[in-house]
Amino acid sequence: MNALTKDSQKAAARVGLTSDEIVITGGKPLKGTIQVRGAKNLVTKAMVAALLGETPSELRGVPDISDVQVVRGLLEVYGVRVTSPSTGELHFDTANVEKAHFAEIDAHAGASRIPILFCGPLLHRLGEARIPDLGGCRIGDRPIDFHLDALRAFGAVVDKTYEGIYITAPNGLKGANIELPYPSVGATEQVLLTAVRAEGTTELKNAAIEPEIMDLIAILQKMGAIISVEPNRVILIEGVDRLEGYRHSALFDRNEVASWASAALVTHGDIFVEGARQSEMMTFLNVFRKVGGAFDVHDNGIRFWHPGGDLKPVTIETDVHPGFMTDWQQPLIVALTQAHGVSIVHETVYENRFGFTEALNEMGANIVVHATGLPNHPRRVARRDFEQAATITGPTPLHGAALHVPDLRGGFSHLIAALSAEGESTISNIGIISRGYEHIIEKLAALGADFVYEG
Ligand SMILES: CC(=O)N[C@H]1[C@@H](OP(=O)(O)OP(=O)(O)OC[C@H]2O[C@@H](n3ccc(=O)[nH]c3=O)[C@H](O)[C@@H]2O)O[C@H](CO)[C@@H](O)[C@@H]1O
Ligand SMILES: C=C(OP(=O)(O)O)C(=O)O
Repeated sequence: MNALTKDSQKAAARVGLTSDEIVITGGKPLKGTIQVRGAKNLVTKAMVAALLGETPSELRGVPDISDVQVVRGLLEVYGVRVTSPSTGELHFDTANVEKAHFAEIDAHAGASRIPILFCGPLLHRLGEARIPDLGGCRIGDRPIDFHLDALRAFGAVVDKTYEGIYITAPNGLKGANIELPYPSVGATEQVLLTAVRAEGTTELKNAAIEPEIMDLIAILQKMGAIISVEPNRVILIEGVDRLEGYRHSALFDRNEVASWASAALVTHGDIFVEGARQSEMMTFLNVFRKVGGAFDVHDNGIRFWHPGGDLKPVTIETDVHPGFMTDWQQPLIVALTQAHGVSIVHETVYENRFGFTEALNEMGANIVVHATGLPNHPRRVARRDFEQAATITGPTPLHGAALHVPDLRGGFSHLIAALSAEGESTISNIGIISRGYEHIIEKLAALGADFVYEG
């Protein structure tokens, strides 16, 4: 078995997990109710936005995940007082931001991708930004060229001699015309968080329009920003002189919902996911139904279950919103190993997101990864230069194995593969899963999973 990584152990420690290993006995359907709170991919950005407010902010629906703890630690380094008056609620007081102690940022290096989004807010509040090295899932190169090009367009000067990034804006930040080469989620957020207080108007073309970005725009509007989302991925931002704090309840985590839905399917289970909403899940729900899963939408959540009968193969292309999200393909592929026939997943967002399938093959799956994609296959999404494809031939019974979590969604996939497999599996490095899944051990217990976790 591979050695446990420091990243995983640190992530586990941040949310109070004391062991980085779980032993699962598979074959028991997951049944019961779990609650999904705010999205990792919105909450962490909402926390960054609080830095822009001259008055305090309040955020509700905050999940207890390690990425939130990383951003909380950084906010404290940057002079923000963060308190948690009740479970799932964070308050941010920015009165002392001018006393930021940059020397301590290295303790937060390599833990998450969010630090890059502090550039604009820090430049506005302090005139300079020191950003530690980024972390996040290793599922491709994950360059930050769009971010840095956008910041330069606003007038920022980027210095890379510092270990990490050091940015200043000697002549202030001015509105800019920016066209992204690809509708990057992070780069769109970078532009929003910088343009809201820049002087003049910013036009962003080819912007990402994921629901988490719309929720961030709602937060910024509450703070006093003027942002209009125009047709064809254009966003216009009129800079303002001052922003106030906000009060907001975070959008639910779409990725966690899709993960538990896949868990219900692959274990022949029945899971009610409290907090899930239909409108943001429509693309996923269509695919879930085509594979043979059943769901029922309630006012306070969505029930997902395996209705019996054979699962059917599907062809999916991951894409930007409103397409099928890349973060959903990893858990769904576990269910596709049980479909009768050949499924194809074209991964068009990242260049290396099928690493987790090697372990599934060791467990008995039949998955072939085509490192340069499947060029002649008819497609809806235009082919990208680096893309990969996976063909999954099923059904293949899975058996237990020793698994090592490679990344966040891959880790969840390994968990549910083990839960559906015959026999025992030992999964190490599970701290990485706590980056994006709240109370994973407690939720597995609530759903009746058979496991031993000595934490
Ligand atoms: C914390 C967070 O919100 N993470 C999400 C965010 O990641 P993240 O914001 O990092 O993803 P992006 O949308 O920026 O990346 C998409 C593609 O653009 C490329 N790219 C991006 C920026 C850049 O400067 N240069 C560049 O080439 C990336 O390598 C990738 O191939 O959106 C992804 C796509 O929905 C999700 O999978 C992640 O869960
Ligand atoms: C890729 C993901 O996250 P991050 O961008 O934080 O690495 C994810 O949530 O699946």
